[in-house]
Amino acid sequence: MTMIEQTIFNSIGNKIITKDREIPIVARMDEPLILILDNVLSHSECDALIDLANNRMKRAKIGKSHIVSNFRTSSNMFFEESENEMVQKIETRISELMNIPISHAEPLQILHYKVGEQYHPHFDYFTSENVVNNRISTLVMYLNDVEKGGETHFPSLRFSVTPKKGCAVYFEYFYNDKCLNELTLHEGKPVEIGGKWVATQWMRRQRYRNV
Ligand SMILES: O=C(O)CCC(=O)C(=O)O
Ligand SMILES: [Fe+2]
Repeated sequence: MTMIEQTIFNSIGNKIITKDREIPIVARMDEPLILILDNVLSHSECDALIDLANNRMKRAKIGKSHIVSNFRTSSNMFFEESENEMVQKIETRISELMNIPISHAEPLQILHYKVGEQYHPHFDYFTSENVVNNRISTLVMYLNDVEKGGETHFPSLRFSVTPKKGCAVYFEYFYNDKCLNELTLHEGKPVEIGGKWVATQWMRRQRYRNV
């Protein structure tokens, strides 16, 4: 008999009901658990997040020398923790959805990809030894529709998610079986037409915020 490992995400039925929203599960893959979720953000929340982030975007820089890297060619920014009422409301919803206390949440990140920009294959967890308080789960929320390209692709699973405004992909990588975690390798494929905006929430194993 095959054993199914315990997951962080814990919901029965075809939707997740949070305090302020009903979130349908559109598709699901087990082991590693990957969920495609509809209606995580309203269209007006998507637009407002883009507006708030727009003049705070910085080209991705990696490492101590702050060399602009080709690994991730998009721009990004982080909101302050619960920086306004809307961000706070979204963070609360995400924490309910991901079944992890908000105190374990990293700041909400916004990423913007222009045509040709991409995020090469990576793990969201840190792979160096002796990492304390590693990441355990991810929610990538799509803030707009992308005309062509920009899929979130899981190369080891040969699985792609097409960005759709208000929808999200959830995955977790806190399995005892290291191979399952490694299957969550993913990338943001190059945007071919249009632009792509996403909001990413990473959760930590232990408390991360001072709240
Ligand atoms: O842009 C995407 O589709 C993926 C983003 C991502 O992998 C991340 O923010 O960690
Ligand atoms: Fe990622």
